[in-house]
Amino acid sequence: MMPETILSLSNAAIYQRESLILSEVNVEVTKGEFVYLIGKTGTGKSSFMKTLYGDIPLQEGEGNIVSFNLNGLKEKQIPFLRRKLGVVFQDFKLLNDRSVKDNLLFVLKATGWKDKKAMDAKITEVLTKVGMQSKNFKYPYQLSGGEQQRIAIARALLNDPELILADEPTGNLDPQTSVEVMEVLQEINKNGNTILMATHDYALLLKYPSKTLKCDGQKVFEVVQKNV
Ligand SMILES: Nc1ncnc2c1ncn2[C@@H]1O[C@H](COP(=O)(O)OP(=O)(O)OP(=O)(O)O)[C@@H](O)[C@H]1O
Repeated sequence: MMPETILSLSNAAIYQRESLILSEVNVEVTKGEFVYLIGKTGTGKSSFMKTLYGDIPLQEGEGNIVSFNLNGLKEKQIPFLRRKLGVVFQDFKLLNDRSVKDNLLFVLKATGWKDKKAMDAKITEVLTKVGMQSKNFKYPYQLSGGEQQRIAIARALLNDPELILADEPTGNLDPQTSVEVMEVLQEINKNGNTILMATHDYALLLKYPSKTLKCDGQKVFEVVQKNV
């Protein structure tokens, strides 16, 4: 059986307003892959990710992600697209005025969950996956950067996403903590989650080799590790 395609872009061009950032982009990600997106600062990694989660419209070429067509994606479809994606950012984006548990409850309620027992069970499940079940009642500011990122990963897992998009998830973390967060992402990938991770952390690439796409000269290439 052919592996299921989770993301495909063909002949895509990615713009920030009128400026062309990437062109002739041909990318395919299949179920279960762990894919890096690398490239020097300003080469378009974030623009690429934003296009995938509907923050930048795809104006040229074809794009499909988790069964959504990125061409002509309507504003009102975006929340439904994001529900099938787990997005993780460099700066965690947790709500500081509520506990870990309430951060996760907030997302579940916002995405239509109603059953209290089911919500509690889901929260326990995702916190266990990232090794943070005991930090349920902590506030984000009481946690280290690495712990906050693990909570953000747990949050990304709440709706069983078909694809996790992580944009520089270790960008604010020291090398040791980056490895700890990466271990969590590796574990989640081993359990079947597909992950696309933008990074400029070459140490992680060397330690955890995987399929790698590189933004360079307004193009996206697949690179073999020795040329990274
Ligand atoms: N909101 C915006 N409006 C116009 N141009 C933008 C905007 N955001 C980014 N750009 C430009 O798009 C190009 C690509 O930026 P992008 O943030 O995608 O790169 P990046 O590879 O993610 O960089 P970094 O590693 O620094 O995050 C840059 O030249 C940047 O100046």
